[in-house]
Amino acid sequence: MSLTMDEPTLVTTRPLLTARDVSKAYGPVQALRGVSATVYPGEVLGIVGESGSGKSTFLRALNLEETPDTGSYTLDLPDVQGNLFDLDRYARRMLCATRIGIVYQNPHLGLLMSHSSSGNVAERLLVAGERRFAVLRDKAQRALEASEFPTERMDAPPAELSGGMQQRVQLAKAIALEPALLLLDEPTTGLDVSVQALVLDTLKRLQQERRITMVIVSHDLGVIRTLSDRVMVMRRGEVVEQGLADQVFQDPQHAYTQQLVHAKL
Ligand SMILES: Nc1ncnc2c1ncn2[C@@H]1O[C@H](COP(=O)(O)OP(=O)(O)OP(=O)(O)O)[C@@H](O)[C@H]1O
Repeated sequence: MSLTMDEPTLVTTRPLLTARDVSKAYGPVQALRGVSATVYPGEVLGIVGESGSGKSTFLRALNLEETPDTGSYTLDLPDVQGNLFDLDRYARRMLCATRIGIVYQNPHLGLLMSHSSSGNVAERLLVAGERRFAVLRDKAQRALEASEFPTERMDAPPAELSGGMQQRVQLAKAIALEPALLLLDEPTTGLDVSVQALVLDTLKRLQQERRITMVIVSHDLGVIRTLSDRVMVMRRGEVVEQGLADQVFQDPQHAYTQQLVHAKL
């Protein structure tokens, strides 16, 4: 008997990322209320929700920039054990530098605006211990090429580049060490629609070619729909719905998701 394409396949792999019951308050504001998420290797999880729903706080927690009040976070990687929220500052920094890449909406958060673009990418490699100049330059160039950045501009500082190009430099920096997990926080918000489409194309191509595990946050359903395999809908710090992207968009169950989807149509 041969398997047909439509036959369901058993998920035998373990999740790469498991976050459980993550809560975080800023004074009286409860930004996250018991958020849990699971992401399998090679999968893209999209997190959508209105402004203030806690998306970015959750992503910052996954990037170990934020210590939640409660909850656990594990990555199924060799040499990485236990609840990552319990790691000390040094261990967090090393883990983020070598295993996790992030692209922020605001390039000032991810880049040194007056250093060269290639220098920004090389900095990530330096933190991971690479010291040979030729190797640094070569690897930086390859990461910039993979991000479809025009390499004749690799010596230009991000301050002199367009918003779309700055996001490509952030992306090159994030993927330079082939991270196990790529986090994207509103990576195309604020860009012109045509530039946004080009950056999304690059992200999609990279994901398809390299099967990078990604978590992407956006308030834009179109962006989430373009990239995600699974979707998590957040409202007021809680997950109100999650499921396969097609399912959630075609047949939203929660009234809030229905409102979001219909507002977009
Ligand atoms: N550093 C902080 N200090 C105080 N309050 C914060 C901080 N970061 C986030 N908040 C609050 O936590 C809540 C969730 O914010 P968060 O930025 O995670 O939401 P979001 O869904 O990403 O929205 P946006 O797209 O507007 O950033 C908001 O009420 C926000 O004001």
